[in-house]
Amino acid sequence: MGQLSLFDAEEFYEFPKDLLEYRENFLSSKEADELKDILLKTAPWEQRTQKMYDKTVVTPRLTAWYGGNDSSYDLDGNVSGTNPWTPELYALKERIEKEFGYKFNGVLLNLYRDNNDSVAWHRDKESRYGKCPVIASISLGQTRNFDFRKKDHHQSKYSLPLPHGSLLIMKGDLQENWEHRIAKSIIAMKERINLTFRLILNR
Ligand SMILES: O=C(O)CCC(=O)C(=O)O
Ligand SMILES: [Fe+2]
Repeated sequence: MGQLSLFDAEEFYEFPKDLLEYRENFLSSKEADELKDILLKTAPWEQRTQKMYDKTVVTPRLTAWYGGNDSSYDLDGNVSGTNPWTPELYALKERIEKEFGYKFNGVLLNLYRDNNDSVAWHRDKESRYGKCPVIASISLGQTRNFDFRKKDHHQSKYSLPLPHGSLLIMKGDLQENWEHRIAKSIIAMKERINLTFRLILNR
């Protein structure tokens, strides 16, 4: 009999695929091109600051929040201005809602300007999202890898590339057990926009 070990290095958790829904060509390349151009030109992109322990650091990407009066987004403890829905974003929200049967009342936009922009390991887990939030994520522009790792077992990982026009829905208890990120890259990259449609619960 082999030695008993509390931490068996060979054991990995398989990523539970029922926590995701994925549609590679949700938007046609023409629709995705047009939306990317409009958003690059017209979204009120801001670079926010973020508290990291006792330091304040600049977020390595640009963001913008759109939504109805029933959603107010408070990013990193700063009350953020909510931009009213534009016709394009509202139409996209309705299209996702109709096709998949979920409800959203706001969308967070991230702009990764190049390979040095990123979002660090995190979970979208806050009381204003409710218990098992559904988040619909549309990617435009540069394909970047979306990485997952198990919160309490970092060796268990899963990664998928998110190309132009793709839709990924995160659901179930994903935000409870798995963290996600967009890593920086040493390879030069063009810009990527990501839209995450969310449902903010009224307090
Ligand atoms: O850019 C992405 O694909 C994900 C962004 C993200 O995780 C977030 O905004 O919470
Ligand atoms: Fe996230």
